[in-house]
Amino acid sequence: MADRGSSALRPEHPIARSLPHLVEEFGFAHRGAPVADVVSGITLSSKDVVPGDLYVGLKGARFHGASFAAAARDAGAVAVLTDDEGAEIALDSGLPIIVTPDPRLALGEVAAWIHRTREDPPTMFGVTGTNGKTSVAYLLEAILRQLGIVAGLSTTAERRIGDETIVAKLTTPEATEIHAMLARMREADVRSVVLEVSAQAITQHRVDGIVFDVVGFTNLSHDHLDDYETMDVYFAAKRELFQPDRAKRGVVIVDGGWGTRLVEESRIPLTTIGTSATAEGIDTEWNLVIDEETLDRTTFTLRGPDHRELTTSVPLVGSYMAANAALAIVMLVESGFDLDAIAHALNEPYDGDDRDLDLERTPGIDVYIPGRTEKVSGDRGPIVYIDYGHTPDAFVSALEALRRVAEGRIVMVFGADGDRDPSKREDMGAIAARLADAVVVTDFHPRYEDAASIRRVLVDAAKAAVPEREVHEVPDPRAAFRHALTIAGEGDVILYAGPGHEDYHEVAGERIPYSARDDARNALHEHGWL
Ligand SMILES: CC(=O)N[C@H]1[C@@H](OP(=O)(O)OP(=O)(O)OC[C@H]2O[C@@H](n3ccc(=O)[nH]c3=O)[C@H](O)[C@@H]2O)O[C@H](CO)[C@@H](O)[C@@H]1O[C@H](C)C(=O)N[C@@H](C)C(=O)N[C@H](CCC(=O)O)C(=O)O
Ligand SMILES: Nc1ncnc2c1ncn2[C@@H]1O[C@H](COP(=O)(O)OP(=O)(O)OP(=O)(O)O)[C@@H](O)[C@H]1O
Repeated sequence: MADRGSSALRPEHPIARSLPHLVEEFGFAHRGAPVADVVSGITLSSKDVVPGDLYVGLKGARFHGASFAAAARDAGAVAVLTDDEGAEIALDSGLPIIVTPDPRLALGEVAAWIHRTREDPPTMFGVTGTNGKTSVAYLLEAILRQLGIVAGLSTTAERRIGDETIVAKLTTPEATEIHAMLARMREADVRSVVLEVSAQAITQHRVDGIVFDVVGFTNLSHDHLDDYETMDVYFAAKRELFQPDRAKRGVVIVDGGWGTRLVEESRIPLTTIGTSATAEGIDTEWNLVIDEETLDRTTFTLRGPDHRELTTSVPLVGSYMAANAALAIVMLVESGFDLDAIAHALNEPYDGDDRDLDLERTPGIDVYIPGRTEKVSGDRGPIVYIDYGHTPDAFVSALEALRRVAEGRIVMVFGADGDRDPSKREDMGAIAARLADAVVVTDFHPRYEDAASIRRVLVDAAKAAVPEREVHEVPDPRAAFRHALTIAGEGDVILYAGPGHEDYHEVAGERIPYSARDDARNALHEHGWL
């Protein structure tokens, strides 16, 4: 797989457009040098400018982006788009300055215009919710592949077109990057695009300039209460995606709580899914029944209107992964795919992209989701999962799922993010103590916070919730995982929640290389278990 580092995906053959035409089209004011050039790209960071770009100088939390106008000019920017304050700052750069009171509000539409992404757009899928977005996005892409369709993918873990991939910085890219990525995807003849949409992305107008064909909602639970004052405000941010200016249709997993409220408050046509875990007693159009759960596969049946029915499986532990898969499948049905055609593609005896006949193949979705309850152990020793769960609700889902399939004890290794919503830490500690048999508290991206203080909250909460619980505190993540291996035996399960696919550990502004998946495999190897 080609890895182009962390630079954004851009079209390889951008088609330049007239800059004066852009100014006229959007009714922008302009200052400085005359606007008499063409524009072929748009970027928010002076560090990412390529020749021909319009550089957008946004006022940020730390800097006014306009102060980087000279750097953008040196990198080949043809003009600056900024606000009045930014225009004053950027004048010295000598570049034409295009002025609008709130450039962030204009960004999506301007990026869509420059990259012509409103013309003949692909089928656009958007996924939101607190937990499960990345998983649903990968599941959608996998099913589309099994249907013979190459999809573009944008998630927290990576952005991908076919087998070209880049590492993601944000869950949802800035609007400038999204439209460049869509233009690049069009060059690669991608006709379906799956985009993971965070609440912050909606609030910060990152998905402006897109009308999704189908949007999906997984769930809402405690997270990001540092960015949003209350759960109501957090919910309202997600709800925006389910309005006619942003999406044509939606699919919602209802739960009697936020999902149900979304159905009431959305103004687009919606389809609902109920799972036995979420929707007892609620009438839904689609219903999910779990047929079988094992340590590495979940089999389920999805029943819909007109007696439509599909039975298939996901190669992952957890009924919530079946719920994620159900959401992906119903989103595809809402986009026009026939349920029987999906069932056939998922369950037929063909293997891999070369479509070799394989009568031994287990029917189901062929998906690999990096770092989401990813099993890294082999046939011997403890069963080890590395997970990206970092919310109280994700802890509950993963631990309850593992309890249903584990024959031995469950040891949970985890920490909590520094500089991110501290109000969820006590719940995380308490849930781990209630649902696991032993817990090992370690460091997880302390950032600029005191790591020992974060651990103290988690340890205290765990001990307060279940005083007799075995609680260990091991600051270094490598040592913590090795400690877990000393208390877990053959047949026991270790759930290491937090790091997922990530390959760094963030301390005081520095990203120290660390992959929990690689390290866990090394540690299992040291024990002779791999
Ligand atoms: C807290 C927050 O939202 N920060 C966002 C904000 O950064 P900022 O205001 O600090 O920007 P700044 O450093 O003051 O710089 C101002 C401007 O100057 C530009 N600049 C800066 C330095 C330079 O050398 N050259 C240059 O051009 C910057 O690109 C920026 O446009 O503006 C930047 C782009 O303009 C964003 O990339 C950045 O998102 C940061 C990285 C972030 O972490 N955001 C989080 C809150 C977020 O969005 N998270 C969700 C996660 C949801 C989930 O999955 O759970 C997400 O979607 O990723
Ligand atoms: N449907 C679900 N319900 C509850 N928990 C889930 C669900 N799906 C996944 N999880 C848990 O949440 C973790 C994160 O999953 P995933 O990355 O798919 O969610 P996400 O919404 O993309 O998260 P983030 O916003 O942090 O990127 C998983 O590793 C798992 O522990």
